Amino acid sequence: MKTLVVAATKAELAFFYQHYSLPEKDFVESKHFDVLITGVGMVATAFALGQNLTSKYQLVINLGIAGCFDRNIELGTLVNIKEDIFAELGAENGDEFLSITELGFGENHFQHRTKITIDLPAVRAITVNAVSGSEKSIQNQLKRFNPVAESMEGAAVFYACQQANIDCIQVRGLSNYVEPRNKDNWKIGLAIKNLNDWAITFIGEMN
Ligand SMILES: O=C(O)c1cccc(C(=O)CC[C@H]2O[C@@H](n3cnc4c(=O)[nH]cnc43)[C@H](O)[C@@H]2O)c1
Repeated sequence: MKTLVVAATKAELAFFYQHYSLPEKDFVESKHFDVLITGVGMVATAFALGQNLTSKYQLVINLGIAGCFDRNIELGTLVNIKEDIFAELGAENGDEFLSITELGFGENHFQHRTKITIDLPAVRAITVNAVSGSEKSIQNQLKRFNPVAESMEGAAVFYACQQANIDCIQVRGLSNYVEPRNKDNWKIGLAIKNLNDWAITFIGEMN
């Protein structure tokens, strides 16, 4: 049984590819693990997992950078996403938002599935199509979900793993605070380095 490592972009796994001398492809097979680069966003992620997630995998590890809602957490910090929510899935009703669950069409909350203890802060995240970048939408997300992190793929990975009945974890390096967009403030390099160091150790200890 194998592990599937999933990320949106190859850049987010740059040191991992280097460490294991992996070929620069979007789907890489190796002895103990495979790597799948899905593309950014939940649609690309769901499609790629729909094509590649099979019962030969016993664990999916979703890795990537993420935005952070909590200014008390330093950028570069790694978090273990234990719960992830499709924040935009539902219907607006004037100023009110009705989730897909409230509409009676399904679930918007998904959980990690694992018995492995991960020695990182366990937090709640939301998954969005559009990065939250106005005070209004940031306050709205905080009020509705009180999340610590925001990505564009996490809940889609949890959803696919629930559907396929495969264990999954999600670890994210916090690269930026969720704020009106200013990429000069992002610490992408630091978040990716910390994330890759963690992933290399984690995979090394598993095998
Ligand atoms: O500009 C770069 O050097 C660079 C290198 C690697 C990755 C990126 C990305 O922009 C990756 C997009 C990826 O990041 C997640 N992300 C990061 N911050 C946020 C956020 O504030 N809100 C939502 N998602 C965020 C997201 O999962 C994207 O897939 C750039």
